[in-house]
Order: sequence, then C-alpha cells, then structure tokens
Amino acid sequence: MADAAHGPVLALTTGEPAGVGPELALRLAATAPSAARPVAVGDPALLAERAAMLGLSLSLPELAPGEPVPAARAGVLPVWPVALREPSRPGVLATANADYVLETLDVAVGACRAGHAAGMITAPLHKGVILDAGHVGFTGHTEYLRDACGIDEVVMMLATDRALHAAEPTWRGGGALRVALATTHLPLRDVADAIRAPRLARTLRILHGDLRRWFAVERPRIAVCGLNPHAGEGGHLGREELEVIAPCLDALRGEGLDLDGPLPADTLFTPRHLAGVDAVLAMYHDQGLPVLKYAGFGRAANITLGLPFPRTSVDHGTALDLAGSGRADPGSLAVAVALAAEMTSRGDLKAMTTP
Ligand SMILES: NC(=O)C1=CN([C@@H]2O[C@H](COP(=O)(O)OP(=O)(O)OC[C@H]3O[C@@H](n4cnc5c(N)ncnc54)[C@H](O)[C@@H]3O)[C@@H](O)[C@H]2O)C=CC1
Ligand SMILES: NCC(=O)COP(=O)(O)O
Repeated sequence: MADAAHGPVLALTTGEPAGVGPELALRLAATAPSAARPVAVGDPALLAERAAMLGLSLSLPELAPGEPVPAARAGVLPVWPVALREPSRPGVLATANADYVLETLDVAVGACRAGHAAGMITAPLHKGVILDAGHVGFTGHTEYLRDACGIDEVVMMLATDRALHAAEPTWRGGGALRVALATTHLPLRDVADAIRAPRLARTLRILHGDLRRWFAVERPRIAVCGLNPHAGEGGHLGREELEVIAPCLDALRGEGLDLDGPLPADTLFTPRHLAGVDAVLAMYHDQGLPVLKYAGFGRAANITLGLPFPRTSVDHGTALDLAGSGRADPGSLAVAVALAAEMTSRGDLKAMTTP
C-alpha cells in the first residue's frame, strides 16, 4: 500500500450519489496529478455517467482492494466498486441509496484496516437521507468511523490549508486556523448538558496527542473556548466555565498539556489571541466552524482525530443545488487528498500519542 515512488493508496469514498461528491472526485482525477494514489469507492456506472454529463474523458479501471494500484495519472481514476441500490439523479435524494453510501464507508474502513489503503478521504454524504432511511442515531462520518473502528472517542477538527503543514508555522495570519470541536452534531439545546469533564478531558488529550502525531507539533498550545458569552462573565452568564471547563483544564495542565482558557470565544478568534496557538477547541459546531469557513472555505479540510488511520474530508456538504452542474469547487477535496497523503508519511510519529 505504501510505495515511496508512487505515494500511498488512499480510499476516496464518493459520498452521496445525488450530491457533488462523485463529480468532484472525477474532476480532481481528470486534472490533478496526485502525490498519492486515490482509489474512488463507489458505483462505476454512476461515475461514468457523471463524467459524461460533465464532458470529462476519464478511464475508470475497476480493481478489488488489495490488487496493485498503479501510479496516479491525470485522466485515470481507479475504482473499488460498490453498487448503487437504485439509479441516482443529481440533486435528487433517495433513501434507497443510504445503504450504498454506508457500504462505501465500510469498504474504505476495511481497506484501511487490512492495510490495502493507508488512509481514507470522504466526499460529503447527506445525514438527513441516511436518517430518513432508518439509520437511527446516524450523525455523520466522524461517529460512524469511530464505531466502525471500535473506539470510544474521536475528535472533529477542521484546518485551513495554511495551517495544515507542520513545517509551516501556524498562525502566520492570512487565515491559518485549526478548530476542533468538543461536541459535534447536537441540537443546540443539548450542548450545555454534553459539556462534561471526563469527555472534555478525553477530547483534549486526543487533540494534543494527534497534533503531535499527525501534524508534528511538538508541544501543542491549545486555546479553549468558553461555552457562554464572555466565558460566563464570572458565573453571571452561565456556570459551565467555573464548574466544568476550568477545573478540567487545570487537571490536564497537571498532566503537561499547554492549555489557555476558558476564553471568551468572540475575542479568542482574533489574530492577537491566536498568536502562538496551534489549535482552538470550540465547545460546539457553530461556535467554531463559521470562523473556520470564513477563514478558508474551499481550501480547508476536516480531519477525524483519534482514528488508527488518517481520515480527511471536505469542508462542505453535498451541495445538492450544484450537483451535476460542474460548478462546485473541488478545492477542498484537493486539500483533503493532499493532507491525507501527508499524514500517512508521518507514521513514524505514531508513538507520540500521549502527552
Ligand atoms: N463531510 C460531510 O460529509 C459533510 C456533509 N454535510 C451534509 O451536507 C448536507 C447539506 O448541508 P448544507 O448545510 O446545505 O451545506 P453545503 O455545504 O452542502 O451547502 C452550503 C452552501 O455552500 C455551497 N457549496 C457547498 N460545497 C460547495 C463547493 N464545493 N463549491 C461551491 N459551493 C459549495 C452550496 O452550494 C450551498 O450554497 C447536509 O446533509 C449535511 O449534513 C455537511 C458538511 C460536511
Ligand atoms: N460540519 C462538518 C460535518 O458535518 C462533517 O461531518 P462528518 O460527516 O465528517 O462527521
């Protein structure tokens, strides 16, 4: 799977078939020579149909996981086939294909775990249609991959391209940002109850360990947001900072983690406060991700920390409104592929997962 001359084999799941995932994978393969060997996981007929729809001339050789994957060439996209459950039209969701989407993830995870791929990249899926199909409790790739790997905790982190590379110091300005989340896909009314010290501590240990492991940040400095406005205003605007977050951070500082916070989120996300910080931990999805997307939408990637192999993804969703049009920007997928390739080269840092 690892081949110094041709780069690592990476499973690239093509996501919701009615969304932009299939066409972004095709457009990337049509134009960009890759440092890795991405293999699309999806329906070959669907990919051929979308390629024709977009006027792309591509060869889509079908392989089985474990078969040799040739060096990447512009215009060639090898495919590990998974069959659609019913034909798919751009922009039109079908619950029948929810199992297809999940099967692509299972194939990619199986390939990573068997050593046929060094990591995986995921094009966007549609959480709503998977739930509508009856997969109760499905909240996204992040938790699905956690469960598929039989581990207790993972962490979602998004990073702009300027903050991806360890060799390049972080926070040089110009939109370099890494934002991890203490909670992911929860209704806002449930967020405060989910901020509990044991889970927060596990999240911060994973973030600290994986910044070292995958990003070669030797001594990560992490800024932690408060939950409430003004980080609770001394308890007058909420007590989570005083009762949960601050004591948890104190305990982790005793373990050697370099943590700043809890800080008011509005001023934390300013250049002066971000100087010297390697990652921000936001308490919830829409506290951290709008800032990240403002800084770098289209050139950022989503990374699942805590998995036994690299998994990266795009910074956007299925964009059903653009599917089939050829107008969706493949920039984030390109960043996700490049990052996954780079992460696989950091295997020697795997031991550095605990503080
Ligand atoms: N990694 C993943 O699997 C992700 C999946 N989603 C899922 O996607 C579905 C749709 O979510 P939305 O909130 O509507 O977000 P979305 O990202 O699909 O769309 C929001 C807006 O951004 C635009 N946009 C998205 N990707 C673009 C691209 N590559 N180039 C240009 N414009 C682009 C869309 O046209 C739309 O106007 C939901 O089911 C959500 O859960 C959302 C984020 C990540
Ligand atoms: N907003 C980020 C997002 O929805 C990504 O979720 P996941 O499918 O990567 O877990």
